[in-house]
Amino acid sequence: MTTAPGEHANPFSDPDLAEDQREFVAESTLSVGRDASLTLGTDTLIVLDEAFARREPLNCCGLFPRSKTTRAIPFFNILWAELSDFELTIHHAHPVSKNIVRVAFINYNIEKTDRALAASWTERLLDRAYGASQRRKRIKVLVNPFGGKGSAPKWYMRDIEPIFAAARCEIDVERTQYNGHAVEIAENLDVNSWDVVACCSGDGVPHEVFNGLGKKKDAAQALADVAVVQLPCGTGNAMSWNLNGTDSPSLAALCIVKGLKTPLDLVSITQGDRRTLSFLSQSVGIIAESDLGTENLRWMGSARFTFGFLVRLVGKTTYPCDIALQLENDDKSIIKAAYRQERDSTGPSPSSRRPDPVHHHPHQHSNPAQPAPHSAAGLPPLRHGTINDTLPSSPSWSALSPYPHLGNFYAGNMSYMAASTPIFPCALPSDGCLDLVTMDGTISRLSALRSFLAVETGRFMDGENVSYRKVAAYRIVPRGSGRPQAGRFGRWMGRWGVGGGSAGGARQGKEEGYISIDGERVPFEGFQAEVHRGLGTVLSRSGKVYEGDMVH
Ligand SMILES: Nc1ncnc2c1ncn2[C@@H]1O[C@H](COP(=O)(O)OP(=O)(O)OP(=O)(O)O)[C@@H](O)[C@H]1O
Repeated sequence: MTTAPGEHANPFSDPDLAEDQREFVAESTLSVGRDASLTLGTDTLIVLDEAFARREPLNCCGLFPRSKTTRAIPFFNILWAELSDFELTIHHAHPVSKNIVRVAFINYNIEKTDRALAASWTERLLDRAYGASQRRKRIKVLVNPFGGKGSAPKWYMRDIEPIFAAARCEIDVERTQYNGHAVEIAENLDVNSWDVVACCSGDGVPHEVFNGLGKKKDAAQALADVAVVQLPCGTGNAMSWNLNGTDSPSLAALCIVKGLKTPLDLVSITQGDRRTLSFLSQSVGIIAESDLGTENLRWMGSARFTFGFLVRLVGKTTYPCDIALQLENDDKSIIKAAYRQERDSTGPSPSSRRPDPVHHHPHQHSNPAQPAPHSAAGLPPLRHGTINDTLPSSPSWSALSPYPHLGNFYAGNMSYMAASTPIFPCALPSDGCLDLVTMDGTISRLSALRSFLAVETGRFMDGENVSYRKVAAYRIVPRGSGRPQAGRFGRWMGRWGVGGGSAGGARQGKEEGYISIDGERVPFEGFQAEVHRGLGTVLSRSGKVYEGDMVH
């Protein structure tokens, strides 16, 4: 580089770089009319517009002063941008309160001479707005008419559909007519016609959709091709909390529009001669009872679960069982380290991480749930047999061991089980493992209560009385009649009809315990669970971890 005499060469300025920057600014900014411009910023679209600032006082000429207004619209909120003959229209999700977004738009005339420029700029905007997320998703919507105490259809029309429409999604809406209807709809779904099945419901309908897809002849392919998502319209909206970080229908709709395809472990549950798929959780003991065994306390609303839980906790209720595990890790600090590594990684895009036979996760000693190759037809074969087979003799399985004082058996595939309830903070969508929490029912009431209170902070797993393990498969068989054993207080509470164990006669004529699979009650008898790594597909914000990270 030569410098003319008298010129001050700036040793830090690189003319090539300056030229690059000029080009970058020219490419990022689109002038729209004389007084406005649209600029692609780092994470936002910057709208600079000259407008009459009507709130300002009139100037000395009796006119409103002209001033520039600047707005930043996050790319995440941009739903669509379209250039017609002479007009550019950008639809976006505009926050009207902390938990509600509504469709809004801006539009500008484009000079004929600027049209080519505007076309390439619009494409760049859509690139930034969608990133790796698929545009114009084809969404089969299932609305549970009873979801949200009957409000789901209204919420769909008001909060969700306008967002899908503005994002140019292809939509077909169907109401579920009866229990199990979503299983049939999913089983008969033409998977080539839809990218997403969106359930305006609680967690029950997505459970049915996974199972319906699982009944197809080409189940594994269908489960890989179609993403199952929840638009939170039920009482239990755990799926949306984990994947969208919200239970707001309009925010969740935006998250679905922008969601990244993410493989999700699914769990085969064999019980009796049935095989079902679980996507969320399995529980035996205090959680299942507190959830399912407190129907008589519905008048309490959401406090019902907490109350039922505390009664059993104070009552020191135990649920004697025999348990065998295919254990992957039982060291909490290693489990946390592996979680952090996955969270902080900048690995390949999620869709390229669908399981293959050579993929290993760092926290697994061995190769746990040997990734099942997607068989051409039906679900992957069971590697460990069913509950009716003899227990696998592989050294990776522990023997069926007695847990005479079991108070809580809770296996989770996702982190949050409800709002502010990250029971399984280290759960990962497709690590091939369930996170398993077990607690004795005989621990002191104070430490049990401390554990309970630590849930919201994510520190529950740290409690010394809480066992937190990664397992790839397990078998659990309730002992004897399955009647929970209540302590003295539990028996006393039982007499008042608020649970705490059957010994006091709380459940006359129905001496059964509770087992919950994804929040649905199943018979109180032994079952076996086996994880299929990344068998299912969901849409998530991050593409790799659940929302509401609580691991420090
Ligand atoms: N039209 C219908 N009539 C009766 N049951 C239905 C209908 N549509 C769906 N269901 C059933 O409702 C159940 C609950 O589903 P959903 O996922 O909406 O909510 P949930 O959070 O599990 O429960 P809640 O009803 O308390 O919100 C599912 O088992 C589903 O089969």
